[in-house]
Amino acid sequence: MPVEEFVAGWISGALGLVLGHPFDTVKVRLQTQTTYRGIVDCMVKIYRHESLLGFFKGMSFPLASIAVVNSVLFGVYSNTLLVLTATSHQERRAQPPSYTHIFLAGCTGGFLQAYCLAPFDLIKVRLQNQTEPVAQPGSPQPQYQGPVHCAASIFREEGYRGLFRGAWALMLRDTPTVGIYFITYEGLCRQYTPEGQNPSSATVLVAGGFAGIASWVAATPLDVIKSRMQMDGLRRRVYQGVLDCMVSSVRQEGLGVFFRGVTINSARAFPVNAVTFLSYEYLLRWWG
Ligand SMILES: CN(C)C(=N)NCCC[C@H](N)C(=O)O
Repeated sequence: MPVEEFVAGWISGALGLVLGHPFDTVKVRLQTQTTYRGIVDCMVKIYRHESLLGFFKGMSFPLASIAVVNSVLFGVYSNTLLVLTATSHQERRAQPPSYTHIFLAGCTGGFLQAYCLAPFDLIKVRLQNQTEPVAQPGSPQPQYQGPVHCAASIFREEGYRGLFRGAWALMLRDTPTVGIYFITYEGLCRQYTPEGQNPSSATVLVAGGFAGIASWVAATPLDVIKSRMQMDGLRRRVYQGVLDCMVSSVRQEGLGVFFRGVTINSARAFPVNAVTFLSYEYLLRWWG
């Protein structure tokens, strides 16, 4: 099993994460709180009330977990393709896999990385939703003092299973959309790269960016439900499950609720995934 895909997935994911976290914080707030009138209003209020640090709340755990999550994503994808097509990453330029195999390998990577991601994503969302100013003497103390305290509190109050709250919604979100992610990337790379050659940096950046947008537009409806399921149970349980959360959200807010945060998701997805794929491709070429 080639290890370099896992390491390349780790490094490229970390670069993308830091670039995209402020967008992600605004998205989570828009999806789970009703106090903001839109993206700009949310950004202004976060900056005024919580300073620049407010945009980076909840990033430390995803930064630690991205090593696992993105390396599982790219490592499982590449090695599933190796099993399905008996071709390594380098060989695939000369022997391109079918889109069916790409989609299946992407879904496999998406499902497994979602399972690894679930506890870290839950803690990220819980911390991102704390609107108290960053700890200043005399300011009101937020419920969670940090990622470790958040994990310990959830574990103490809800047990091990509490750390996987929203995990089913996360798996339903990521499994098909990561398939879309890789199909879009591979399709655009082939479209703009001469047969058998490596895509240029510009092609990788654009293909990676649009792969991010395509997959996040498709993922946004379940991304909203996932965030709400993760915030459920903070004080009292409101939803009986993913379906109940979907039905009650539509009943109260209309079908538009499923596209809450789609603009910011897309704005974030382009640069994050352009950087992720560019660093991933170059790391593998250096090691190839
Ligand atoms: C739509 N979804 C869930 C995905 N495309 N997931 C795959 C990679 C996501 C990337 N690390 C990012 O944070 O955008």
